[in-house]
Amino acid sequence: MNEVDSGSGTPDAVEVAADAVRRLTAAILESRVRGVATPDVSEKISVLADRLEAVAAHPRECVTGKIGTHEGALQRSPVSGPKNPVAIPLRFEQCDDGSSLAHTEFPRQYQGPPGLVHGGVSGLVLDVAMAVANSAAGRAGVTAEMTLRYLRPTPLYTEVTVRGRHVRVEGRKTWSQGTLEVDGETTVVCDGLFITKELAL
Ligand SMILES: CCCCCCCCCC(=O)SCCNC(=O)CCNC(=O)[C@H](O)C(C)(C)COP(=O)(O)OP(=O)(O)OC[C@H]1O[C@@H](n2cnc3c(N)ncnc32)[C@H](O)[C@@H]1OP(=O)(O)O
Repeated sequence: MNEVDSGSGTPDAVEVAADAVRRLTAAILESRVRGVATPDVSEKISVLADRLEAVAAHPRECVTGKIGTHEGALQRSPVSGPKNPVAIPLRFEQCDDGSSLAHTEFPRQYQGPPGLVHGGVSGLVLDVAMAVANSAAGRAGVTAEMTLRYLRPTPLYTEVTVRGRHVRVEGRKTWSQGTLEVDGETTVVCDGLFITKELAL
């Protein structure tokens, strides 16, 4: 089993910052719940955001592909990207049979119903799990359709196994399946149709 696009192994400054923002996000949610008033902290965070925005690349450069294309898609993905503060982040491994595999716990910021993972988040994660498996099979492409079946609730702060595998191909079409499992029980199944397309990964 190989880790997919795991980077150098030593977190760079962006990865360290992204991780700090993740901790900050969780802490902001918790402090809200406990009713902690934090005007001083809020101000400091806002100042930092202003500082970073002033030196960051303009978002338009990302849209036009001027920046970001040299980095692996998984490094900046909203699911697996260690450089993306929105990401959990998941570390995908490639199994010998070509399927993708990751283990994670979803923290509070991914909550839908109380104590449970948001269904849209499950879909997001499974889309990438299938894309990783497709890519390993030389079938990189874009998602055309996804059908999600929520069989059981997926709890927060509990180990979740994420799997993706490609099922069959026909011309440019690839059918794939992804699952979330908790304690050996499948909680979500996703069937996806992907259309092969050149991607700037
Ligand atoms: C390691 C890698 C990690 C990567 C992680 C990132 C993963 C990210 C995954 C995504 O989130 S992708 C973003 C969400 N998806 C999109 O934005 C796709 C938007 N849609 C399109 O770009 C086009 O509609 C699409 C490329 C899917 C199809 O357009 P094309 O003009 O290239 O194809 P065409 O319309 O000729 O259709 C080709 C075949 O696919 C079929 N098809 C296309 N869209 C379909 C659809 N939605 N449902 C069912 N079939 C569909 C179409 O009927 C046809 O079948 P036949 O060959 O049998 O005639």
